[in-house]
Amino acid sequence: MTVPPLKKQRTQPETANARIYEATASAPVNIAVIKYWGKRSEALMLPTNSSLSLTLDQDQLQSKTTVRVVVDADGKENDAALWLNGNREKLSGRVTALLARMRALRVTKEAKDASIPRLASKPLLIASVNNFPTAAGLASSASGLACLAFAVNAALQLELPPADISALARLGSGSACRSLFGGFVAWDMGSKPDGSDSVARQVASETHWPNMCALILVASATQKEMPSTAGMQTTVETSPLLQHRIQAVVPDRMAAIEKAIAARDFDSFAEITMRDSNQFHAVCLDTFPPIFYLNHVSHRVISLITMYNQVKSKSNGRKYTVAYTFDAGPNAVLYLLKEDVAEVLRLVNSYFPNGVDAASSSAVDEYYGLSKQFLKAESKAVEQAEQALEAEVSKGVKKFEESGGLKRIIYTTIGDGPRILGAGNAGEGISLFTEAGVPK
Ligand SMILES: Nc1ncnc2c1ncn2[C@@H]1O[C@H](COP(=O)(O)OP(=O)(O)OP(=O)(O)O)[C@@H](O)[C@H]1O
Ligand SMILES: C[C@@](O)(CCOP(=O)(O)OP(=O)(O)O)CC(=O)O
Repeated sequence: MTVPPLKKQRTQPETANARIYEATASAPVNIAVIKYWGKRSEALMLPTNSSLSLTLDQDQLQSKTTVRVVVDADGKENDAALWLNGNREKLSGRVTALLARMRALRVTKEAKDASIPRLASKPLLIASVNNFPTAAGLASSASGLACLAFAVNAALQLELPPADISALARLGSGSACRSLFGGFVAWDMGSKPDGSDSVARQVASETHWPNMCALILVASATQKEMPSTAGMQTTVETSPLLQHRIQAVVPDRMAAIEKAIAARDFDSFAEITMRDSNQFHAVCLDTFPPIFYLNHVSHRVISLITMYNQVKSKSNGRKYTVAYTFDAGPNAVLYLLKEDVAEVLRLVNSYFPNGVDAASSSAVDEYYGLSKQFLKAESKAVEQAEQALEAEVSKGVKKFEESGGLKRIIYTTIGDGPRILGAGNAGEGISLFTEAGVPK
């Protein structure tokens, strides 16, 4: 790495407006309801099927990234350094390719306009933090790579529209292309060999379905054994079920779920979501050798939600009250409507003893986060109704024996796309670097 010695960095602005050389951005996580799993081109990062996700509120889960252009040093073409959660990381081939593409766009811009600063060949310092577990099946690569592309666009002053940044983010991680938009987002697989029609688009904004929200039941926050990239490649090579999914299942599901979202039809949305999660994990099992992302806690969550939906439908007349979906890990993401969160949370609590209620208030805060607001005492009538419901549910599903099956619960709503938090002078305010270029 030939990033220049940090102490030589200029502390005075090179121009009257030094803001141009650094940008800090935040970007949201997205959790798919129609899963992307498989590439038809690894070089161009093109998927074997379309997918659709919900963007989660970045005030809860986010990646935050500062990109600094070191203006007073000349670097080699690909000179860059990355710190992730405070640790220096080797740049992956994909991130290197992404940065090279973005620098090439700056080269073109500079060639057309002699008056703009020469930034294209300057080294880049990048610091990023995730406020949730990294590489644990909670879509950190999606928010992380979307945030990187968004911040580089600002730091290099490329002024690209979100759709173009999305296509660049895709080069870093496929699912990242969906995190460039808020609300409900489709990634159309496209059919052109050059990938120009494989693009993400907003299906509905974050305000479209205001009471839609998510409860994430964290069953494990440790790094998964089989990364998505390697896992899906083996699936493409070995699973006959994947071919059926690609050809006969996903196209209809994409159309149906877009319709369900447009009509705010939760029953259809929920059934498609659960079926697609099930099929994604079936495809993992059909991979040879098989890939297991769900564990015994995940299975128990599926049984609990299935039973709850059945019992609840007798009183509320809806086929489904909660939809579960699982990414490449054991953590459940439950999509549900706000008015149902309190009851579902108490049910989850009674099935998964957590041992924290009696403990210190900081342990309670850590376990429940924002979902704590739903735990307030209810009237006697509500309590009795919930007890009756729990008794019914317990006929079909056993309680989890040990405490600690779930590590944490995250409550969040649907949110907007990436934001620029600041483009200030080196080291100031929101920046993840000190003035001397050391990650804070
Ligand atoms: N903030 C970030 N900035 C840059 N790269 C990041 C960031 N966060 C995560 N990554 C990259 O993404 C990798 C994790 O991706 P991976 O697909 O294995 O897990 P995940 O995204 O958490 O889970 P999944 O995509 O299956 O839901 C990290 O090892 C790192 O290389
Ligand atoms: C299960 C998933 O979360 C898989 C995400 O895979 P990644 O986007 O992490 O994979 P790469 O493109 O190889 O970086 C489903 C989804 O988000 O659609």
